[in-house]
Amino acid sequence: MGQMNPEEWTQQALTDSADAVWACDTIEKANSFITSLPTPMCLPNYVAGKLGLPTLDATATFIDSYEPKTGKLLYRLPRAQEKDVESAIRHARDAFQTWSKATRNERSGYLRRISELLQENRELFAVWESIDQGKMIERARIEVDRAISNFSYFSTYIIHEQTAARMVDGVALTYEHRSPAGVFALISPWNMPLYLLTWKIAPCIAFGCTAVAKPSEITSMSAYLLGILLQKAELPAGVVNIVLGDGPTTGAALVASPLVDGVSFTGGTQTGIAIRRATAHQIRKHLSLELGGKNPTLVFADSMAPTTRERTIRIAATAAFENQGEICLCGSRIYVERAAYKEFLALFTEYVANKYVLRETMGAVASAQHYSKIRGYLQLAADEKVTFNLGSVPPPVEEGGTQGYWVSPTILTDVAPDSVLLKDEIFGPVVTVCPFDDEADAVRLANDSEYGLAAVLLTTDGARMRRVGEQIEAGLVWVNCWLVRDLGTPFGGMKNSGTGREGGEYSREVFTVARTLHLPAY
Ligand SMILES: NC(=O)C1=CN([C@@H]2O[C@H](COP(=O)(O)OP(=O)(O)OC[C@H]3O[C@@H](n4cnc5c(N)ncnc54)[C@H](O)[C@@H]3O)[C@@H](O)[C@H]2O)C=CC1
Ligand SMILES: O=C(O)/C=C/C=C(\O)C(=O)O
Repeated sequence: MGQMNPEEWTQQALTDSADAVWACDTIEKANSFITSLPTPMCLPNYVAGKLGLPTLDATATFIDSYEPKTGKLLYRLPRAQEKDVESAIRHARDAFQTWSKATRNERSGYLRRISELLQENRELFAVWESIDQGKMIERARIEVDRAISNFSYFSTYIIHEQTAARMVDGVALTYEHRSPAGVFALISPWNMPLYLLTWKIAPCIAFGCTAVAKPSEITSMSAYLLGILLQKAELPAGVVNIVLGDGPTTGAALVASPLVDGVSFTGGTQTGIAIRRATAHQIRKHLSLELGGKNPTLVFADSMAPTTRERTIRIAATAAFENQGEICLCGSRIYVERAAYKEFLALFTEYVANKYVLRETMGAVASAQHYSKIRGYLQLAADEKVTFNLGSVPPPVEEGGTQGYWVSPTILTDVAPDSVLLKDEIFGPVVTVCPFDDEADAVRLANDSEYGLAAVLLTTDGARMRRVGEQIEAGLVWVNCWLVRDLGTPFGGMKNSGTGREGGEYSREVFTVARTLHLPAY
């Protein structure tokens, strides 16, 4: 090392830590690696095919990221500044010149290779995702599988997609021609870090665009691992660049850049509004915003018949508590037909108490800040004299403490109709259960929200499934199921839950521009 200049040394250290991190394919190995470090590791950016720290001048600052299950400092990340973001965007622009002209077979081949490499390293990604986000390892494995599908799905989609040509009045042959829209800012949240990051990266590069991605500062580990994997896949330099940092500095610089042609964002509604504002004058910029939800689950009395009761309870509970309730699609407002209300509440509470046990089947919430947000709502529930059928107000915690961020599954009843507990997205393991009188009342309550992302409908009445399902103001309605996904169907929300849809041809809409050609027959 003595011969190296500081820059080379930094690169060497990053390569060493990449090798060491890549070797941790069990929780035990990862924990022993973390405790062996004299100082927390610092995650690098991935720009132009290289892992490296941004310019470390006097303005450089770092962000600390904590392990949710223990509260301990896990790693640091550099807060990429405007000049670092600009440099990544320029690399993405350069790469666009050739990537946008690559054949679909060439692009498809890279996506396939990435999905294969993810498959080979499934456990490694699941281990680090579980440590970094707080989720249980079983849940992390499901999410890595979905990341694999994101790449494999779009690798075949682009091979099979067809564009129809048609004759207009026998005079002109008309067809739609699609071109990649350019360089995209891909901004993802902390609840399903790899799953949602790859849900953006895969279609973006499949359709011939290039990317500057920014994962959440709370969970950047899997994005770092993905950078290493993209190197191993030999994806051409600059096609995907990953910059680390927070929203106000790094995210804002990325979104606002005039050299960025589109933004695909998943996260909170307030951030979505900030992104809309920041880009309002850039009409040409494609915006796809997938935002928050306060999703209703409607339980009709017929679904509580002896033959379907168990399924009804299980689906309502899974929709509420999967991933600690940290999924924008979680059903956090349950409404039950009055005739079945008491029975549902008793069975549901018993099921949740047995099924969701902290540290065994339910993980920690993602950060101290998020813990405090959830705690604030539970304190409010206590102040409003709401009934805690399960759970209680958790004690305060601080970053860097030794407790971790554990919130027990919480079931609230007797909530006043105008309470913010029924309006705000809490995004944690907290659900309200309220009665409804009839179908019209159920629809009214379900739609009484600024959000319109998802809904669950539990009924055995086939006519009602459609009658009610088609009246619900939500982009996704699941009937007697939850989180069933077909990656070709439109995914996104109504009202304040977002703008645009992604998935299959809907992703093509986001990442390409259309021109219509008319070729007259003379
Ligand atoms: N999947 C979802 O629907 C999610 C919803 N949320 C909701 O939002 C609430 C707030 O959580 P946050 O961590 O603050 O979410 P957030 O919306 O601020 O974070 C999502 C991503 O946006 C980035 N970001 C933040 N401000 C930005 C800006 N001005 N320009 C560009 N990028 C920016 C963040 O760095 C992160 O990568 C949560 O409590 C939850 O209710 C949060 C995360 C995911
Ligand atoms: O695409 C899915 O299957 C799930 C997406 C979940 C989110 O977008 C979210 O929680 O933000």
